[in-house]
Amino acid sequence: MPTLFDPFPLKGVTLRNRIMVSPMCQYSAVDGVVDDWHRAHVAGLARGGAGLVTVEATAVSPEGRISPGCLGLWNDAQADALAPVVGEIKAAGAVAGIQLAHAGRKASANRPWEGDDHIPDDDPRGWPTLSPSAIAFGGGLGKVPREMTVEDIARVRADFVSSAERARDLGFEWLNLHFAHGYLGQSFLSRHANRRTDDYGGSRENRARFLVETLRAVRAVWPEDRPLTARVGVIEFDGHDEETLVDAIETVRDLKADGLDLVDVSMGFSTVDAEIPWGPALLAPYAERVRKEAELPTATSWRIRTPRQANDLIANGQVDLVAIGTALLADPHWPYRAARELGVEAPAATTLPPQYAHWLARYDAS
Ligand SMILES: NC(=O)C1=CN(Cc2ccccc2)CCC1
Repeated sequence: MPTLFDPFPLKGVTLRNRIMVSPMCQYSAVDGVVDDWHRAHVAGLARGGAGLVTVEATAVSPEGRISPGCLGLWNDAQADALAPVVGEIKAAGAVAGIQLAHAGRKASANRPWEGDDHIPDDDPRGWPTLSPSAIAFGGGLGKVPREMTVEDIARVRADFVSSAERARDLGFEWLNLHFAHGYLGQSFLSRHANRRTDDYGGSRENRARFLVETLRAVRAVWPEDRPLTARVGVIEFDGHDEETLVDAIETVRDLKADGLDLVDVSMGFSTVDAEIPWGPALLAPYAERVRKEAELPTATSWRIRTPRQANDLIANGQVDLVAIGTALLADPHWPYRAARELGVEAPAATTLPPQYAHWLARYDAS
């Protein structure tokens, strides 16, 4: 069985190991343009040894940002500024990925450490939000969104395509469409947010339509030999888990039929009433089930912190990749530490650049 440090080939791309840097919002951009913060942040993570580095949720339009500080890829200035970031990831030996997103009814919000709540309507920093139905998420995100017209839906789908074309032309090799965490894609799939009575609401097929149409449109411009993936919330912990899982697995199967190469399993976060059973690798059983029933390579995240935990998920065949988030914020060299702890041969040379590896191999040998 594979281990955490086995390579992972998918389409024309091979990850040097099964560790994916989870896309983590930094809320540090001006007008969606990467800055010194992002260049140092991403390079630091890429130099830690992960196989895949996924740039944070990058909005396909201004109103698709979570906060005014989020990255965007809706114009060429944003694309130009991202070019060095792609270069740093590749120079470090990792595959360069990016997550494309639209925040839907959770958009127009303050940074998590500055309230994590909707910007007041009279505050010029904010903007009107969009969603499948005019239903607010609730809690600090109580702003009622405008119900999208079919013209809005077509425009946002086209925005995903334009951003995917820019990501392609920048040399990103791995695309992750953000269909989770209560953002727009998830909101179409979820009955908590989608009460439409047209072709985009009601039945599971109708609620999945935006996701399927967007994936199809992006697949048409995304090179066949580069992985096209999606992060999908498969469970809400709202008392209807089995129904949500069945809907999600059927949707993943539909997306697979239209060219999805891997599913990145996460949570829906569509309702404030969720009771999430926080615990080590809490999503692993659900990710394993999606992997089996959709018959598709699978990644998952959430509370994967120790090398042993991560390696077991891979070695037990539960998932193909582990997405590491906060453990990498705590230690950007987590992959190196994992290689050492798991007894991988030449842990420094297989994870770190020579500037670090040369000395660690000599003075930090286990
Ligand atoms: N862009 C994303 O997918 C984000 C996910 N988050 C994880 C999270 C979600 C819900 C509750 C806690 C943490 C934080 C905000 C940005």
